Order: sequence, then C-alpha cells, then structure tokens
Amino acid sequence: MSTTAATRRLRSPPPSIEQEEYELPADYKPYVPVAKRRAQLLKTLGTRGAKRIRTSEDEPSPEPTAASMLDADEQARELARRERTLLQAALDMRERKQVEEEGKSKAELAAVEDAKMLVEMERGQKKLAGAKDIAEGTVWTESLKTSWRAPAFIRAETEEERERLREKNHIIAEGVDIPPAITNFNDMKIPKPILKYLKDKGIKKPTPIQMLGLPTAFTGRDMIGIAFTGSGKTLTFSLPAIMLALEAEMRLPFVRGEGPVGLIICPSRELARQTYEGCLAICTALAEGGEYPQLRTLLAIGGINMGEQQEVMSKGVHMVVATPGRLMDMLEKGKLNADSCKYLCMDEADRMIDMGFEDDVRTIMSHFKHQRQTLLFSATMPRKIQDFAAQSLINPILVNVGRAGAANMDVVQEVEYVKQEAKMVYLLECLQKTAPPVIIFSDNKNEVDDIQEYLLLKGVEAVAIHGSKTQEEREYAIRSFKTGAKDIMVASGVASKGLDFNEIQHVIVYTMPKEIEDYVHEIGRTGRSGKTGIATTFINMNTPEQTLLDLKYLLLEAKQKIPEFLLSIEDPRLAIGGQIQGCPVCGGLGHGISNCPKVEELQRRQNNERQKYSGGGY
Ligand SMILES: Nc1ncnc2c1ncn2[C@@H]1O[C@H](COP(=O)(O)OP(=O)(O)OP(=O)(O)O)[C@@H](O)[C@H]1O
Repeated sequence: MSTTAATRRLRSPPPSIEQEEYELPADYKPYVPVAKRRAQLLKTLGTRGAKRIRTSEDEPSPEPTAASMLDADEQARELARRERTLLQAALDMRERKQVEEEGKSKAELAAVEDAKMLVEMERGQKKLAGAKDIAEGTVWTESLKTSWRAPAFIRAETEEERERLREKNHIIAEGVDIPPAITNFNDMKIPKPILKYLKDKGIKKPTPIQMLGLPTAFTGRDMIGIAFTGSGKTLTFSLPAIMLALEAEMRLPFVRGEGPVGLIICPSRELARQTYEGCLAICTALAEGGEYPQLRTLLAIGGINMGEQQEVMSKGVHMVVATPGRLMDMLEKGKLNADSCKYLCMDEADRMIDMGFEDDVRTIMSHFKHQRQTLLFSATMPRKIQDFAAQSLINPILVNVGRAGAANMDVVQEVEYVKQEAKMVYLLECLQKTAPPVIIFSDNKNEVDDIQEYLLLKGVEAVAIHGSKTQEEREYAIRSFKTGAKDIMVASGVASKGLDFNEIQHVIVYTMPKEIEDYVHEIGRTGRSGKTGIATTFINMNTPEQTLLDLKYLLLEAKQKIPEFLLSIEDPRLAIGGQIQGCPVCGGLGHGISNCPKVEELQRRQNNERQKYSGGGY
C-alpha cells in the first residue's frame, strides 16, 4: 500500500476490523453489489429518452446504509418491476396506437369499398321512368295541380308551428314546400260518408303517416312514404286516388273505355286484393251516402278471370289495383289504357324493385300520356332505393315516421334459442302463449308444408300459404284465416308483406329469414293499428351470425330484451373502429354492403339471368 496515497476510510468496515483504520488505494472503488448495479443500470436505461416525471426517487439519494444495502436486491427487483411496467406501458401504447391506426384505415378502407360497391350497383341502373320519356328526354318539373287546399286556418300556420307538430308526432319530412300536417280527418275535406265509414271502422284520428301523407298526396305532390308496419299506409295512398277519381267523375262522368285516373301497384296478388277490397268498401260507403256517384275499381292480378269484372270494364274504370305483370299485359294488349291516368302508387315499392319488377313498372309508366303524380310506400325502404326512386320523382316529399326498416314498437319481440330437432315439438308449447289467431313463418316451402301437416296431426286447425300453392289454395287459406274459420296460418314470406289480418295475437318466426327486412315485415303482422302483439323467433346454430347481429341491433333499437346468446355476438366493425350505419342496400344495422345478404341474392339472380341468356344451364 502506498503511503502517499490519499487515505480513505471504509465507512462500514467489516465487523472484524471495526476498530482499525485502513489505508485505501487512490483508485479504490467501493464495492457495489450486483443487484444494486443492475438496478442503477435499469434506472439509467429507463430514464434515457423518456420524458422524466419527477418522483421522490429523483431526490438526491442518501448515502447507502447497511440496511439499504441489505434491501438492495428487493429494491432492484421493485425497480425492475417498475421499469418493466413502464416499458410495457410504452409498448402497449405503441401497439394500441398501431392497432388504432391500422383499424382506422381498415374501417376507412371498408367504407371506401362499400361506397365503390354502391356506385357499381347503381351503374347502368336505368331511371324509373317511362321508356318514351327517357328516349325523348322529357323531364317534368312541376308537381301535379289539384284543387285540394288545406283549410285556411291551417295554411296560416307558421313554419315553426308546422315543424313543432311534425316533431311532436315523430314525423321527419324532407323536401321543398312541405305541406302542413293535419291532425284531424275532419279538417282534410274528406267527403262525409267516407268520414263516417272510417269512424265506424274505428279509424278516428290520423296516424302520423296519414297526418302528413294525406295532405301531401291531396295537393298533388310526389312522395316517398315510410312508416312502420301496421301504421295505416294503405289509407294514405288509397284515399287520394279516390278523391282524384271523385273529382274527375263529378266533373264529367266516365263512360265505357275511359279511365282509370288512379293506379295502385302491389307486389303480390294477395296484397292487391286486400287493397282493392279496401278501396271498394270506401267507394261503396261514398255512394251509399247518396250525394256522390259510384266509383268503380278494377282488380287486375294474375290467376283470376277478368271476365268477372266485365261489368266494371263496360262502364269505365276510375281506379285499378294491380300486380305489375297482369297490368302490363292488359296495357300492352289494349284491354286497358292509361291515357287519362294521373296517379301512380307503388305499395311495398322496395319489394317490387327487389323482385325485379322495375322493367314492368317502366313499361307501365310508358303508357301514361300526361304528367302524373307518383308515390312510393313501404315500411322498409333502404337508402339506395329511396335515392333511386327520388331521381324519378318531381320535387318529392319524403315522409318518414321512424327509421326505414325499424320494427314496430308495439310488437314485443321474444327471441328463443331452440335446437333444430326440437323446433317442431316446442312449437306446440309456444302456441300456448296466446289465443289464436297466430301466424307461423318459414321461408322454406317444404318446411311450411311440414309444419302444417304436423299441426293438423296434432288436431290444430291450420292452413298454409306459399308461392307453389295454386291461386285457389292461396285464396282459400287467406279467406278461412281472415274469417276465423282457421286458427293458425303457416306462411312463407309471400304472406308477410302488407297483409292485414284481424288482430293477430302472436307471430312465430319458425325460421329466421336471412334478410332482416323480411323479419320486420313478418313480425309486423301483429301489433297493428296501435294494438300490442307478440313475436317469438326461433334461432339456433343454423342461423347465420350476420343475421343474428342484424337482429341484435334491431332489438336494441326497439328497446327489447336481448337474450345472452345474442349479447355475446360482437360486431367486427367495432373492433376496427368502424361506425354502425344501416346498410344502404337492405337497411340492416349489423353489416355493410360488402356482406349484405340481399346483395348476394341480387348477384345470384343476375348470374342466373346471365346464364339463361347465354344459353347456359340445362
Ligand atoms: N288512423 C287509423 N286509426 C286506427 N286504425 C287505422 C288507422 N288507419 C288505418 N288503420 C287500420 O290499421 C290497420 C293497418 O293498416 P295498413 O294495412 O294500412 O298498415 P300498413 O302501414 O300498410 O302496414 P304494412 O307495412 O304491414 O303494409 C288496418 O286494419 C287499418 O284499417
């Protein structure tokens, strides 16, 4: 040991040499245990490049004491733990950010893809107008003129008052110069015998779609009317046609070969017949009042003998209620003309377009010789069809009560998990929930037949209706169910759109349809005109997850109870930061266009068509 070297004292000398002084070499470095060294190293690493947060640890460290030296290992472990947490947090954050960024772009990409698909679908889609008008480039810019005016005291209302009234009744209206909503039939200038007829039927106060829809249609405006199932859309488009016909007849009575003034087109024969019967009843009541002439309505649907309606044809027709095919046929063959027709309404318009009736409708439109008023109605009109239709209308008003495609809030929706093999037996138990009448839906014709057969075997009075039944069978089923002769109707989707049966207590959706719009129409056979109804839906492993997600959102929207198994279904769009928007093609809330079942169906149909025309298939 060098004597010249600065002497140093061990602060904590080994116990054995406690009393003695040691001379320490000048380059002497005190011993630091491994754990402490590691801790110091970690501390340096942890603070490097990181934004420093002042903690008590930043205070100058006291000289290490024996105790602290003994705790060094523990401290090092703690520090390491803390460092790890910090590092982990930083890593987690970076990872999260990356996921978020990726997710965002994934969601954006998905939105771009959807928009592209929508454009692609719209490409080449011809305007919904008569071929002649398209060819000649005729564009009508003025709405049809009618003599109907709202009463002066209603016309005097301010725009704010009108808006408040619409808001109060949950009516959303779009368009220029929106007519005033009227909350009382008496103020709508409807002939007294019709008012009496409505009152006798329990129709005393207009529903929201009628409050604005009737004045809009009476003033000659084109319109798109969307309101939930069972909310009185039929009267909203039938009454204006009757009033227009009445005005024309009173000006100059119709004779053979003249008319119609109004045309109502429906996607199914059953629906056309029901609408026809409604018009017939109003016209009869009108004539029976004694002050007004008898208006004549013609039913033009496939499968019926038109000879039976010769009487109507021979006197001139005021209105025609039809399915597109039969109507087109009659116009083309000159059995009917639309020369003086001013009013065209498409009920369940979205369905009509989905079913491929677009071309028929264009052909029908090309028979119009004059400007017309066009109206489209449905409970489920997705944005794509609204936009498409709006292009063909003149200065239209969109009257919307609730979201297009939303379920009727008067329907209590119960969704039950029932294994495929247990469905039939459980059905019997389920039928005990309410008294008849009950409708059971399945989209599969064979299943409809099987269910009916099973119920008949069990002694339940059931009828069945689907697309492969003959016209007589279909009519018999509807008649016997409507009159109460049969308790249960087993039906495929054909009976779901627009049919209004008396006070259905319970709808059982035996097999959930792929398209949520169909489900909305099916459960909408109950809970009509303000009454409450129950819908029970069976789902199981065979129900596609996509459909279940649509269903989950629909239940949430309608504030219904969501069963556990539906709650657990996650929306993949949420994981990538996407937004929940209704699919513009079908209105379903659980998916976008890229996985829309309706798009798939449309593509399948197009492929079949292509194959047919290219001579493919056998
Ligand atoms: N203002 C009203 N008050 C009470 N009942 C009404 C009123 N208007 C119509 N109704 C009755 O409500 C029932 C359902 O009406 P409608 O068939 O027109 O519904 P909808 O909206 O066309 O339904 P869907 O979308 O299923 O076709 C009918 O029995 C009809 O007579």
